[in-house]
Amino acid sequence: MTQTLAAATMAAYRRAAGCIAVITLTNPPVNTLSYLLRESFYETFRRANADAEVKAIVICGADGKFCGGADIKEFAGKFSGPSLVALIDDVEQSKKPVVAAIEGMALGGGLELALGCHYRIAHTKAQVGFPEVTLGLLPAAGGSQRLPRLITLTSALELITTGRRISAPEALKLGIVDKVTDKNALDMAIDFARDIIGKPLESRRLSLRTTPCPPDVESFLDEALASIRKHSRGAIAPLACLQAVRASVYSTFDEGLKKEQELFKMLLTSGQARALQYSFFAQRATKKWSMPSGATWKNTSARPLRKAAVIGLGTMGRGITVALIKAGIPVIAVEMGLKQLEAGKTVIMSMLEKEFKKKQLTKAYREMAAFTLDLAKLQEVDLVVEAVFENMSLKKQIFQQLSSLCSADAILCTNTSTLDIDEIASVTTTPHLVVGMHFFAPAHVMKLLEVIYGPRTSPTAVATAMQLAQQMEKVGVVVGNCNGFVGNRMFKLYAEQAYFLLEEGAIPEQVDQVLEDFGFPMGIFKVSDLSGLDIEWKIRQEQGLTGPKQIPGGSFRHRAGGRYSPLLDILCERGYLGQKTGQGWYLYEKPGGRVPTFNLWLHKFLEEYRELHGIQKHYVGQDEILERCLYPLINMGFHILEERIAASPEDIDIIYVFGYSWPRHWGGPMFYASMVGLPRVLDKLNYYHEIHPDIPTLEPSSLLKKLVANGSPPIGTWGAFIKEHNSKL
Ligand SMILES: CC/C=C\C=C\CC(=O)SCCNC(=O)CCNC(=O)[C@H](O)C(C)(C)COP(=O)(O)OP(=O)(O)OC[C@H]1O[C@@H](n2cnc3c(N)ncnc32)[C@H](O)[C@@H]1OP(=O)(O)O
Repeated sequence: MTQTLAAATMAAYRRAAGCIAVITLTNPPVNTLSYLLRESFYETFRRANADAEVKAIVICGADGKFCGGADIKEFAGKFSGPSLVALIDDVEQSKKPVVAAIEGMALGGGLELALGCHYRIAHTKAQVGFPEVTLGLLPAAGGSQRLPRLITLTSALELITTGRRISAPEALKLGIVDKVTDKNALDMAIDFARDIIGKPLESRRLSLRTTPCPPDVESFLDEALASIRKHSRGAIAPLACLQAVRASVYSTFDEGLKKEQELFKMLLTSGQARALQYSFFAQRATKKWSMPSGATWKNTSARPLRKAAVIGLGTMGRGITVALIKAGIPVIAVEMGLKQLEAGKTVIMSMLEKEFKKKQLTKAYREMAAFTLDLAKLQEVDLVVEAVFENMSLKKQIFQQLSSLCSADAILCTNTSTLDIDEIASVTTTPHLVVGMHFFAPAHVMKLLEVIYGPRTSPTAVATAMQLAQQMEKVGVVVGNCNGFVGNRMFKLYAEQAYFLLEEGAIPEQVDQVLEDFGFPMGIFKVSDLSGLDIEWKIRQEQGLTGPKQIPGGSFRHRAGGRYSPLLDILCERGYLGQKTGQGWYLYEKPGGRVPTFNLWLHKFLEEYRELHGIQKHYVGQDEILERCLYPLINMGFHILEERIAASPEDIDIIYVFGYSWPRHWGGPMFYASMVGLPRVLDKLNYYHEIHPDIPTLEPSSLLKKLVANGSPPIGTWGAFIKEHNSKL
């Protein structure tokens, strides 16, 4: 294996047009600048430079991809081989003109190499960028010093601190590339190289330039710092990127390089860089799904999808329709009543119109939606997504109808966030074709799709749902069937603890502040107000926790075998549903208002509530808020792993990063637990459980205890501590 890799990884050398040396970066699949490639490039470049017959050099990438940057896997080990900084310096100092022929992508170290070249020719479909910041790093092979010397400081700063990838035409506008072609970029680069032989190169060496600055550069940089602080949600890499770019303004190139290295080393050893790089690979690992039956992404084919249907045109159904159409799949959108159909149609068409403008989609996209009240029209579709209310009997009624109306091999999906997929499948004649697709609102924007299999779901149905996720540019994660699946089952405990904290003495502002300082874009109470408190209220009613269908037994503050907080129910009963009614956990200037302010009524109400129920108020500090909200959620993650509802901690983490805005620089809840240290999570859970024995979800899971007893092994090895089988899946 090593030999095959070694043979495939090289900077291949050939001659073109007599005097042009062509060096092809070859390291499949994306030509990363791994140790082997750097070694080979070092030799090959020297050879080209030394050959008197070679008058110019062109660097390109094999298989239509210039270069995906440094090999991220190498960041975890010790660096060896020639440094990229030195290689790029060799390129820039070469007396022969060097031209980069960029096809596919030039990212990170790949773009840094291209910036070391004297000219850059790109294919029109190529992308360039510095995604290092998204990996917790900065461009550290001179990129943070060369880019600001090449383009405006504003653009360089924006690209380096956000990691935004740009198209070749935009790169041309900014001045990053010299030419864009829709023909073969390599052929064009060879012709170009021939034309510039003998021309002076000094002005093309970026390290010799100074950074062009706006008039009041100091205030510009101060404002940039304030803005990055505000938007980075606690991530340190964007701030380090700014410092590096700042050095390009105030220091010589060599001093700037030193600063860049210093900052890079600091970032590389940070937990945030480890978390972000873990997240990069975790995201890709979700594509490699498996089921307990042994079916996997490798041995299962997806069905082709020519046409789909969406049933129910509420908020979710509308978003799903738009997401499908954006993915190029025509949709028949169905509602039960004319009024709802018309309302749904109006909103969907206007959403498509916006998408059409934003993404410059063709007009045909708007003609891909058909609207009907007639379920019989669904005969012709390959896949149906049901998106009606979260109500089991309604969903069963629809699936029964679908079973007789749709073709026998149509995939039947339910967009549910909590309900039992198998119970829904049980009313159909094709339970193997029933699969859960849990979209997140707004469904045409949010990246996550939980794909849920029941015990009778076929691998083909899962493969088709995963294929569809990819087609919609979403991150699909395959999970088993249980109440709330992975995301909501864990989230329930996070929310529950927040309510308990209010009962015990905290206020919403305090809880939200701690969660926002941790890196969530919004605290739990702001999120609850935004989505509407009645959403959770309805779920509680459906689960028999409150309302007319409340299961007998329990008491006001104890239900379903544990402590229960009725605070949310009380607010809903009074009509305080959040932003839409102008009052919830916070007060808003009017119904539909967006700016949360102090809610005096709630504060008085909480005092009275505590007094009425004899709750001893205590000071709730920041640590307690964070630990009480996060650790029970993490604990449930361990239960979920143990039950094999999620195949790996990576799957859970990706669900949280993409569906619940978990700060990516903390990796996800399971990675965060491994960073905090499993013994600490275990101790704290034990501690809080001792104080609150009536909250059973604080009791540490046996997997967590087992991992700690085994010395807290690295997250990648947790699978070895989980028993293989779960008879319910
Ligand atoms: C002193 C230090 C000097 C220099 C420092 C430089 C810093 C850097 O360069 S950091 C790296 C910057 N580059 C990136 O962040 C690019 C990351 N990759 C991507 O964005 C995408 O993979 C892509 C290149 C746009 C290709 O996308 P796609 O075609 O969709 O394929 P994927 O499924 O994403 O990837 C295929 C396969 O390749 C692996 N991979 C991709 N990039 C890297 C990488 N830079 N390092 C290591 N591995 C990489 C990816 O994990 C996939 O692997 P599988 O095993 O097939 O899942």
